[in-house]
Amino acid sequence: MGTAAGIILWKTSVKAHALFGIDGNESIQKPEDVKWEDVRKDIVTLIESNSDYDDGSYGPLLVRLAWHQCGTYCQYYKDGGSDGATMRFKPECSDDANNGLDIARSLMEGIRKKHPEASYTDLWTYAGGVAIEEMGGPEISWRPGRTDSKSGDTYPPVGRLPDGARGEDHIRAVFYRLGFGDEEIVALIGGGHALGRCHNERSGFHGPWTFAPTTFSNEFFRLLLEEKWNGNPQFEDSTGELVMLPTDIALIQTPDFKKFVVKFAKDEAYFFQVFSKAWTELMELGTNIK
Ligand code: HEM
Repeated sequence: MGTAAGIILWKTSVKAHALFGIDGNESIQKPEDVKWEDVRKDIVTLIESNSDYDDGSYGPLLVRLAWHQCGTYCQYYKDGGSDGATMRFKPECSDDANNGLDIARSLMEGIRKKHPEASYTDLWTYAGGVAIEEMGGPEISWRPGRTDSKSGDTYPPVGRLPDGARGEDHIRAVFYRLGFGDEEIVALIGGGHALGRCHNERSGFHGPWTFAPTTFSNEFFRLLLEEKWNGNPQFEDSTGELVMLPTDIALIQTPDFKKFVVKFAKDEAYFFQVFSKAWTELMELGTNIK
């Protein structure tokens, strides 16, 4: 194609590549130029953009995306974690633990197109915190400065995210590897699972943990203590509508965890404080922000 039209087409595609990259792999990242207040507005609009999706909010899905991006960190090998947004690439994007997060990543692609000066990893972690705040959670302190990796760069091995069908030892192995102690473990799991629901086709579990899955609260802890949970691996309450995973049940089977479940159920303000601090730490694992 040696025509003028051909040259224009070629130019357009080069421009598109330079801006958005192929496979979302390349990027213009100028963190100093990002207008985070504008990004925030776009994320809030996105969260509420589809009343037909699940419980009418993309918030819980965005929280899970941010957590799974950071939850691969290893403090012993000093790899994985928040930097990189490596879940855009194989094998991480096809890890079973990340089933369903393709939806979140493609929703965030729309935000990235509007704000190409931001890294994917800053956008994903920021969106998780905005979602928590928008759903009534604590104020989240968040700083930009993460960088994206390119396809082919080192990525963390798959298999580092927790498996809901397991128990106490597994929880400790995963969260100690991230650098968290028992109180933070209980806060993070119970805060995350106050939100959203399980989807059979994604994890083999189904249903929400609370009756208000788009509200961030200490309800998970209250229900865990007050309801009678039957079943295995899917535990259900007396109505059969609510779910707990074996890892959730382990929080009341293990005295060192249970004491924090009791504390958080009684004192929501204290729970918000512990969760918020642990979430910010989680979002900065594996970065040079500190
Ligand atoms: C032992 C640790 C954990 C295990 C085993 C676990 C496991 C799971 C599983 C199996 C699901 C259902 C996925 C689906 O079917 O769609 C899920 C959903 C979810 N998890 Fe966790 N999780 C853990 C910790 C966390 C933490 C620390 C957070 C955040 C602080 C979190 C936030 C969420 C959210 C928000 C959802 C709902 C997503 C949606 O509604 O689409 N989880 N988790």
